[in-house]
Amino acid sequence: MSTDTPTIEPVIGIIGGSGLYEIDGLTDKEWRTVETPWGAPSDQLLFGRLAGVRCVFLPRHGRGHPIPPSRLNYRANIDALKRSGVTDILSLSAVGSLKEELPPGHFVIVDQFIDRSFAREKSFFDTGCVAHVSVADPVCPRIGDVAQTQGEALGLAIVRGGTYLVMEGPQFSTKAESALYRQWGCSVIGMTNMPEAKLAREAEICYATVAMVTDYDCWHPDHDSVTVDAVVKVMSANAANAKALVKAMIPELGKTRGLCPAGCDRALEYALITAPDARDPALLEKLDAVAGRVLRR
Ligand SMILES: CSC[C@H]1O[C@H](OP(=O)(O)O)[C@H](O)[C@@H]1O
Ligand SMILES: Nc1ncnc2[nH]cnc12
Repeated sequence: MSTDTPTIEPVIGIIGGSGLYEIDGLTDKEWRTVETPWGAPSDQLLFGRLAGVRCVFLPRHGRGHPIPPSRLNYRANIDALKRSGVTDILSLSAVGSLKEELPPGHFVIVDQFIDRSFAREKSFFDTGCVAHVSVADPVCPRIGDVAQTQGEALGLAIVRGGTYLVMEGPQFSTKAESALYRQWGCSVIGMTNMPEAKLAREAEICYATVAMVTDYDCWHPDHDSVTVDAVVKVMSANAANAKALVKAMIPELGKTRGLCPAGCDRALEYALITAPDARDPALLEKLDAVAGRVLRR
């Protein structure tokens, strides 16, 4: 058996959220349709290079934003990125702030989630192939390090750490809900990062979120309750900063490396519990891109 450390040439996936429908500086661009056994992803994927690094961009809600959070095909999105060779996902999201000290315009490198979504498919695994991955630490600290270093170098108002409350939506929260999430100690609120982060972990892709604060949700006595108009206005004003951050992060994330020290890329190593002879061949076929590494051996 070889004991060599694998050498990885990273391919960077960028999932662009509300107000971030393109990335700057991409060359050799090509929109491609990627089919998956889970159905269609949100849109075609934009393949290209930035500073020589292979990148794949996916607009989370599709170009023109036709798909609401509850109807996103999260499994298809992550599977499509995996079968496109993506090793690292940078997720960008507009969020409401649940803390006074995180005003609109701030960036938060999220490190925890509370998943209150309920109307979504949350796993690639199912009857016929059961797996339980750990999401105790749901994001990749290596990507967080790069976001922090590059964000600070750009002079952005960027904060390391924070809990993102995932609500189902599409309506924004009531004041009672917003107050409850504040009591829980959450930092920001949005509608999309779960099950996205859980599925990336099942697919053994390193994943981290940079959340861009657009509003104070509806709890702040001195600020109006969130509206789409307010979110779009703040995102437009901050889009150049977000794009500059992505552009600065990609050359760093794209450097040749070994396995992820946090183990995101080996999340399935001890996660499967269904005996080989009890596995459903049809499900195994669907799992080939995301779990083939452990299922084929
Ligand atoms: C347009 S406001 C609500 C919308 O914005 C966020 O989307 P994303 O995470 O894709 O930036 C939020 O989660 C909602 O989907
Ligand atoms: N206040 C908020 N609640 C949920 N999703 C959001 N996206 C941006 N702001 C939001």
